[in-house]
Amino acid sequence: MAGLYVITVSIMNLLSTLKKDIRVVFERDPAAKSIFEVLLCYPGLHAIWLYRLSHYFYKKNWVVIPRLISHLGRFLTGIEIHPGAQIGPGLFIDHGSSIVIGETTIIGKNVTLYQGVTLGGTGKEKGKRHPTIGNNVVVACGAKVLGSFTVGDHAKIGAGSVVVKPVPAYATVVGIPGRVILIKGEKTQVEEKPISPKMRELAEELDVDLSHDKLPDPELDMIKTLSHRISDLQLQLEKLKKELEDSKNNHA
Ligand SMILES: CC(C)(COP(=O)(O)OP(=O)(O)OC[C@H]1O[C@@H](n2cnc3c(N)ncnc32)[C@H](O)[C@@H]1OP(=O)(O)O)[C@@H](O)C(=O)NCCC(=O)NCCS
Ligand SMILES: CC(=O)OC[C@H](N)C(=O)O
Repeated sequence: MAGLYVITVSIMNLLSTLKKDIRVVFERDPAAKSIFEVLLCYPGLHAIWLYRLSHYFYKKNWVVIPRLISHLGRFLTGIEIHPGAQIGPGLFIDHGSSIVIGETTIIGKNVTLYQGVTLGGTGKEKGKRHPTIGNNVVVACGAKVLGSFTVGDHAKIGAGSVVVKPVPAYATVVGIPGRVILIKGEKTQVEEKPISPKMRELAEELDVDLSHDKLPDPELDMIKTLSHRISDLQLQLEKLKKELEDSKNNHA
């Protein structure tokens, strides 16, 4: 009797989780129109369901079966979620291809991930080496969050950014490396990008302004500087040519 009760409760819990997984698609994707469409055409949903199965076996200390399920999920959806990752309720993965979620990642409640996101390690850490993502975080398309730090609740990680440091709650982070530009929608003082002494020396020699308060474009800056330098050298050359001609004329 007790066994039947446990099974009934487990099935009810599972159904309620699956219902929530479907509900968040409608809540967060304006493109979602019908339940059949969502069930059939949302690889994020399929990947999360396969992850739940793989995580169940992972927790029982099985090794190959959970990895095989994860591998199947990756094959079908382009989304690789390690069975060991810990994922809270309400995760929404939109579009889904090229997503990797590492083994020691922890994801809070109501997180949204877009295509091309990596929640990965730096390759330099062992043990807990993947990020901890807080509640209600959005990680936009192509963003890479690398390392065992925490991304605070309600943070937004901008498209294409590479985040390698902890992110405070309510922060918006953009760029490479990722920098906090907003907290609760208010602009923050942008921290100066660390510049190596060698780079600073070279910049001083070439008269490059390194005090950018926006995302820097070092290649463009260097091209501009070199082009100024070439113009300077051309002028000097012209001057020397003229001096040489003058001195020739004087001697003649
Ligand atoms: C991260 C994001 C959610 C920012 O939201 P937000 O907190 O409301 O911030 P804002 O949109 O007000 O942008 C703030 C500033 O950052 C800049 N910015 C925003 N996203 C950026 C990014 N990915 N890279 C560089 N700069 C970015 C904005 O131009 C703006 O600059 P400004 O202050 O000079 O005008 C959003 O810009 C983003 O990246 N969305 C992509 C979502 C996605 O993945 N869509 C794909 C669906 S297929
Ligand atoms: C491509 C894209 O912007 O996707 C985001 C969301 N699915 C939408 O349709 O708005």
